[in-house]
Amino acid sequence: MTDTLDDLAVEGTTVGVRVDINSPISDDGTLADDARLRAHVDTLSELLDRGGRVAVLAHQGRPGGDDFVSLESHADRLSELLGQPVDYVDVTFSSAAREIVGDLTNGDCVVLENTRFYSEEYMEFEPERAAQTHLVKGLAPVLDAYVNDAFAAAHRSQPSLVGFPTVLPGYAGRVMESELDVLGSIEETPEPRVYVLGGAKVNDSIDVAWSVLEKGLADHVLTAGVVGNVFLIADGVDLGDASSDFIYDQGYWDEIDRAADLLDAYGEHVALPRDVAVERNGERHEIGVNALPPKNDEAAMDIGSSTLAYYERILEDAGTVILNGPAGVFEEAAFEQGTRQLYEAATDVETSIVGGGDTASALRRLGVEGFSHVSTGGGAALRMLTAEPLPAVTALENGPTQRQPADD
Ligand SMILES: Nc1ncnc2c1ncn2[C@@H]1O[C@H](COP(=O)(O)OP(=O)(O)OP(=O)(O)O)[C@@H](O)[C@H]1O
Ligand SMILES: O=C(O)[C@H](O)COP(=O)(O)O
Repeated sequence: MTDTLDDLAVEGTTVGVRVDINSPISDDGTLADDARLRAHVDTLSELLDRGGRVAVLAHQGRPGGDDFVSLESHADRLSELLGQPVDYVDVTFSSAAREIVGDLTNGDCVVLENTRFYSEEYMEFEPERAAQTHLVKGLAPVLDAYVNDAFAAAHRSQPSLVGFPTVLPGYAGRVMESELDVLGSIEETPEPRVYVLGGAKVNDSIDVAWSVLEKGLADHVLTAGVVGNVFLIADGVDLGDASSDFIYDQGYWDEIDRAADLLDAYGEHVALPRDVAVERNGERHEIGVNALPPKNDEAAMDIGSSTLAYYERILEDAGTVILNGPAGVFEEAAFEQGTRQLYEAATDVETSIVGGGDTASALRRLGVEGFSHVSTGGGAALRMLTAEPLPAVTALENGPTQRQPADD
């Protein structure tokens, strides 16, 4: 168990708060979507209202990417969301950063620069080694405590996530706490339990399917999206060149064998699409998987209506449904039906849990709501659903194992 904000005497304490505000970025380099910032408002406002001095730590993008930008516009938006001034500084652990953090007074909030502007932050370390990085050694001396609210990044063993709690008392923020509560007790959710695996990250989905079937966590795995297409091919369906080339180009060709092995081992628990939607004359056209023409060259872009009816029947009897990834190319109006209808049906299940950051924003756009829990995490949620430990959570649970390193 990790300590939470309930265990922290906040007033007058300088707290480094790691959040995950990694967000879509517009062409002008500023924030395009504030969903991830809004998620952290409760944690940050609680700390500020309780008289904390808050230094926000976060990453944005990956080196080399178009979204690898500074956190200046994030700080501006946080200021609006928190209803108080939030300073931004273009440094993270230098003497200038230490001076600014050291000068904070009760209720002040500052956003430090994108942690990944420093090369060590984009590497993965054991916690003890992470505690020796420049970021942790530079900043820890001016912090009294560390709060990790960045559930969505908790599967990374990076210095800002595992180094600080190794040298400072660490606490889970409110987002982290609620994610761990829900995703950490999957075994206790009502049965039968159904996992819906869609989207395009075929290897991750097959890992999840293997793991939940082996552990007896899943009664049914429903496949959709590119994942469903891979299972159809593994089952001997000739989906045609367009779908096959897509899978090959994404580097998932070898996953077909893994899907076939899974069908051999657990086939009776795995549901495959019965029909797919393709584009014909500019419109949605549905075809049964047994009625696909030879030399078919139309890509399977969504699950069809009889698959939806079949999956809805399974969901009617479910106690819990866990969904990850869209059922089709929901970005195109003709192919959003599978995702919209399947996720809508899932909201009627007693416990419905959605993992996958991009899926969550797609659902908001489609106006589908009413789930028991929508995770802020993509990779982190998937990892928890396979009951694998998250390095950042383990580091919090272990607590400080080292004395705070002296600064260079
Ligand atoms: N049949 C299909 N053919 C091609 N692309 C598909 C198909 N079905 C779904 N997709 C694509 O899958 C993408 C989303 O998949 P992904 O696995 O990244 O889900 P996600 O919810 O974004 O996960 P995460 O939040 O973990 O990143 C969408 O862009 C969608 O267009
Ligand atoms: O968006 C995410 O999934 C997290 O912020 C982690 O980002 P990363 O995959 O670049 O480490």
